[in-house]
Amino acid sequence: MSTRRMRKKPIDDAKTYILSCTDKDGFMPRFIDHYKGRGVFATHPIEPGDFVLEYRGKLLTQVECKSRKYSEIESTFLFDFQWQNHHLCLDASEEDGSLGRLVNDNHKNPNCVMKKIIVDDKPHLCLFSLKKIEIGDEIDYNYGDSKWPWRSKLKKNQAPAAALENETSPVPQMLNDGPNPDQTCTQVKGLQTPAAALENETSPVPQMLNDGPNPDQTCTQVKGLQTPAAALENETSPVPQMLNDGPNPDQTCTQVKGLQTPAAALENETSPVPQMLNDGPNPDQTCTQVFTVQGFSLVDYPYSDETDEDGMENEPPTPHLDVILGQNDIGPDVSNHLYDSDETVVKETCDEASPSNHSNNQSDDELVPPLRRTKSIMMDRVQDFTHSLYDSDSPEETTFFKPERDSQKLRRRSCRPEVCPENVKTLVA
Ligand SMILES: C[S@@+](CC[C@H](N)C(=O)[O-])C[C@H]1O[C@@H](n2cnc3c(N)ncnc32)[C@H](O)[C@@H]1O
Repeated sequence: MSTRRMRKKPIDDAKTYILSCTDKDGFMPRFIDHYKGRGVFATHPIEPGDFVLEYRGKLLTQVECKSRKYSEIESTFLFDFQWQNHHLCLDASEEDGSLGRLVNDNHKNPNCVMKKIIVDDKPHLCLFSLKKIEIGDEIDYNYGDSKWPWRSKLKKNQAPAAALENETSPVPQMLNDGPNPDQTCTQVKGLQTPAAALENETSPVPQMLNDGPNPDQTCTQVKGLQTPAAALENETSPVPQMLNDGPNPDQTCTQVKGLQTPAAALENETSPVPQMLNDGPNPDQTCTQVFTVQGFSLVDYPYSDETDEDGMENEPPTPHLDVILGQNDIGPDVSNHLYDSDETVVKETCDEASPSNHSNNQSDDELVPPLRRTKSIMMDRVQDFTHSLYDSDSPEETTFFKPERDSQKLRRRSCRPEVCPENVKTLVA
């Protein structure tokens, strides 16, 4: 009799973490260099198709994004995507300790793909592995816009850090030695991001960043470290007092509304926006992920970590990862077996009623990214696992996820109080 343990379905795995607003074990943040900033590394092996991390943040409409000002750095943590013909934005600009927001871009050979997962009538962006990921590997995915500055051509005087990144593994030594509970526990928050370079290449950098990676710093639950934006805005306070505060679930899952990003303004000011998103808290917004910009790479993006082998500067913007799934430049095409739709719908099983009521009716055309050149991560097209989902390496254990489309008219709400604000309105009339 087989003693092999049944593997949890990735979609169920994702759902578990989405609902708990927590990150999965097996990953750790790590400062890589001053250009790339932090990254997320695997401390446990990851199988192809596995759920990896959610990109949690505040789910906003473009109108809301427009009403909020972001620094250059903050704007790099804004993740634009479409859902039900609405242009939405996941604002992960807050250093909330979540890991998904720290996952870096790899447009050539990413090991993960971002997928849109619908849980309890709310869209969530989750990373799933495209291939086997070993301990020490950096988690990455294709941001989708080929015009990201760090993809630009390297200069002759490439910075040492960037050069090192190109030639050697960015994986910290500790990762090569295997998982360390002390290291996996934490997340460095608020470190400066490369985007700062866009604002001011000579902007001050937190001392800790200039000193290079420090395991103690990286593996300590640190919050509120000054970001490049913060440095620029307030040079007299390099380290916020909150720095030593521990993780605060409330912050991670706290809802913030009214944010607005430059990207949103650029995208489509007249795009339809779910009413509920404009008018108040939305369960969907509560536990979504924000793309906070790190400040390390205060960078001179010409010192990119990626060479311009493919003439990126002269290429038109590439579609987001989801659009190019199936192409050869993203590694083994595991995706074809995993992703065959735009959304994965997971209905929450709690018995509370949801205020949202909608159907998933996005067409492929509607998911084509606008290919804007902004600092926001754009995910206008994200796939899902609607039709089939890898679940096990054993045929008899393989299951298929079937979205409960028939039950989407049910009005449910999350079990989590924080995502069930009373003033939530119906997303789709
Ligand atoms: C969502 S954040 C990712 C986490 C970020 N590295 C940090 O330390 O906060 C996106 C920012 O990370 C940096 N970044 C992401 N991928 C990169 C890459 N491949 N090379 C250099 N910088 C990258 C850029 O500054 C980008 O604006």
